[in-house]
This record gives sequence, C-alpha cells and structure tokens, in this order.
Amino acid sequence: MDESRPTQPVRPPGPAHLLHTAAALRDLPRGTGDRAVVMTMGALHEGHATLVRAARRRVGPRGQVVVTVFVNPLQFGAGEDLDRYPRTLDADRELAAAAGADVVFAPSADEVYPGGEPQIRITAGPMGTLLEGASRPGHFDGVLTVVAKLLHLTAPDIAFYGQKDAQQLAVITRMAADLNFPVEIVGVPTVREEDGLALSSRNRYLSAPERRTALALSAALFAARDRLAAEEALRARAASTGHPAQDRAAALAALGEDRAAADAHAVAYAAAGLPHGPSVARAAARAVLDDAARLDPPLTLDYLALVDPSDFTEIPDAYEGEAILAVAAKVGTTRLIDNIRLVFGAGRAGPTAAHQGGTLTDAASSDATTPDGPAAAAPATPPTTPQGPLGATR
Ligand SMILES: Nc1ncnc2c1ncn2[C@@H]1O[C@H](COP(=O)(O)OP(=O)(O)OP(=O)(O)O)[C@@H](O)[C@H]1O
Ligand SMILES: CC(C)(CO)[C@@H](O)C(=O)[O-]
Ligand code: BAL
Repeated sequence: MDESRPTQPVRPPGPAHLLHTAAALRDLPRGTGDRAVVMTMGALHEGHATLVRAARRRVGPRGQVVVTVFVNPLQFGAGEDLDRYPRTLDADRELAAAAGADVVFAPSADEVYPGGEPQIRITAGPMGTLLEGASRPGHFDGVLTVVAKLLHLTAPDIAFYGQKDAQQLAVITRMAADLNFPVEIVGVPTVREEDGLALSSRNRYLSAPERRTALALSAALFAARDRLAAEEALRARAASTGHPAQDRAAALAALGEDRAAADAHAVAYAAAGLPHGPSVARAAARAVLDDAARLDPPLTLDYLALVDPSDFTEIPDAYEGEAILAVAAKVGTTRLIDNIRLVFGAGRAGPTAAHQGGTLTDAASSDATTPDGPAAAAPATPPTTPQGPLGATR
C-alpha cells in the first residue's frame, strides 16, 4: 500500500448515497476499512448524529458508515404510533451525511419482509418480557428480528446503538453473543437537551406544555442520582467522625444540603448502617414523578424501575454495583422513556457529563471527556453485562 497517498475523503461531500434494496446493498463495495452500521427509524436528531460520528470516528476515513432508516412494523403494538411515526427521509439523508455517513439504506417494508410478516422470529427471552417488554408485548421480538435481518443485510463489523434505549441495547448485545453474530455491539451515551430531556424522535409530538411536563422524566433520574450522591457524602462524613447522628448538622451544612426529609432518611440510614441506596434513589425519583402527575398536562407513569443491567430484574436494597434507573411515562398521547446508570456500594464512582453544542451526553466515567468519546469507542461490554446507561451530571 502506498502510505503517501491521501486517505481522505472516502466519499465526496454531499448527501449520503441512498439505497433502497438488499441487492443494491449487496453490490456496495466494502472499501478497505471496517464497515459500521447505525440502525434508526429515521426522523434523525442530534442523538442519531452522535451515533454516526462515533461510528465514523471508529472506522476512520477508510471505513464505511451505513445508516439504516426503517420504521419496523413488527416492533409496534396495536394502537401504537406506527402510522403517525415521523418520516423525514430527505432531511435524514442530509443529517446522516453531515455526521459522516457514506450510505443511507432506507428499504420498504416489502423489501425487509418480502413474504409478509415472518413466521420465524427471534425471541428476546426473559429480559424481553420486563419493563419495555411488559408494556409493549412482543416489542423486543420485533426489534431483534429486524436487527438480525439488518445485520445480515448490511454485514457490518461494528454496530452502534444508543444507551437511551438501554434495554434494547442489552437484548441486542445478548443476541449477538448468544447467537454468534460476527459483529461488535457498541453502546453510545444518551444525548440530552440543555434542560435534561433525552433527545428522541417522539419529542416532536410534544406541545410546549407537554414538553414542560416531560422534563420530569430526566428530572426524576437526576433527583435519584443527586440524592444518592448526597447520601453517600453524608455516610462518608458520618463514618469519618464515628458519631454519625451528632454530626448530622455539620455534615448537612458542609454539603449545602437542605431537603430535610431526604436528609433525615439518609442520616438515619447512615447512623444505623442499614442498606440504603436503592430505596433512597427510588423514593427521590418517585417524588418528582408524583409531582408531575399533578401538572397540567399530567405525566402518567408507566414504570419506574431500578434494575440489574445484566437481566433487567429489580435490584434488592443490599445490592452493590452498577444499576439502571429506568422510567417510562406518557404525556398526552406521547410515550417517552429515559434511564441513567447508578452505582451502589463500594464500587461507586462519581458520574460525569460532557457538553456538546446545546446538548449534554451522559458519560460512563470520568475519562469520558468527549460527548460520544471513550464510552462509544470502547469495545462492547461482555454479553452478561451489557453497557449500562450512564449517570448524567448537569
Ligand atoms: N438521545 C439519544 N442519545 C443517544 N442515542 C439515541 C438517542 N435517541 C435515540 N438514540 C439511538 O438511536 C438509535 C435509533 O433510535 P430511534 O430511531 O428509535 O430514535 P429515538 O429517538 O429513540 O426514537 P423514538 O422517539 O421513536 O424512541 C437507537 O440506537 C437509539 O438508542
Ligand atoms: C434498533 C431499531 C432501529 C430497530 O428497528 C429501533 O428499535 C430503534 O431505532 O431503536
Ligand atoms: N427507540 C426504540 C424504538 C421504538 O420505540 O419502537
């Protein structure tokens, strides 16, 4: 290879190459580097762009980035928003190209399911029946079936998915490992609006008052994270003095903490040495969601769950390690989800965040210095511990 030859650009500037058929995709030359895929349902936003940039960065100028745009009927339940889901292919093509995509693959339903609904499907197993799977029966079977098909059609080396859809990322990671898909699955931290709302294509359904109410989802998660941080600090202070109850006032003053009820809870637990974190985190989040249920328009909670990232079962109070606090709720007719990663017990580390042009990106650890940086670039987590979503700091 002649190293002196320029390697960029691999694609002339302009909209990404648009392909509609499996045959056209099969004929697409692979180039000399890795191929990455970012699967979407379209109506692209900065969250998707972040995935595409992470993919481009990972494969480099010689690699190839394919974005799929397909609103998969199989993962929508009866009465869900399949028909009104936003379709904005021209704008998607522009956004994908600007973020570094070479190709947009936008097949029709007939192209993906030429024989109609497939008789044979992938099942998501027990994890697929919990949380999102409980609220949307069959959803993850539909997701995995189309993801498997799109992996076969696009034949990538690496596939990128957002941690905003934490359970989806977990079941896809599991499927790739359990069924020996020759692809690396990479999770990308959640991108948020400045005020905390996780970017989502469905946000465009929200009226201004509904959007204000919808802020309660992220606010609830941040409340849990902050309450946990305050409680940890109190416990550390109490432990360092050996007289927890007497030091309560000093500890609170040092922390600038003034929410009496939660403080009392934290200090009582600290003094008694009881298991603490999970119940405190749940209560803090629930308080915000309860308030939001009284707003106009109200938030209608579907679930708030604090789960083990390896199987999405609820964690016990004595739990230590990483957990996912996940929420789903409806505002008006719009159903939204969000989550953050929390760490309990000895392994607890402070959450971090990074700014990016009016959006915030949840970060996995203090070394996650760029919005879609190390966490996105890191290899996929082992199959039994899918990358959890991340504790956002605002
Ligand atoms: N805010 C976000 N941050 C990071 N990744 C995201 C974000 N929003 C979506 N993604 C990821 O983009 C990919 C495509 O998702 P999708 O097209 O369903 O977008 P969406 O915004 O989640 O849409 P919806 O509102 O329908 O849930 C998924 O891997 C998803 O997790
Ligand atoms: C992974 C996916 C593209 C499958 O339709 C979809 O569930 C999504 O956009 O998250
Ligand atoms: N973003 C997950 C796809 C869905 O809600 O159907």
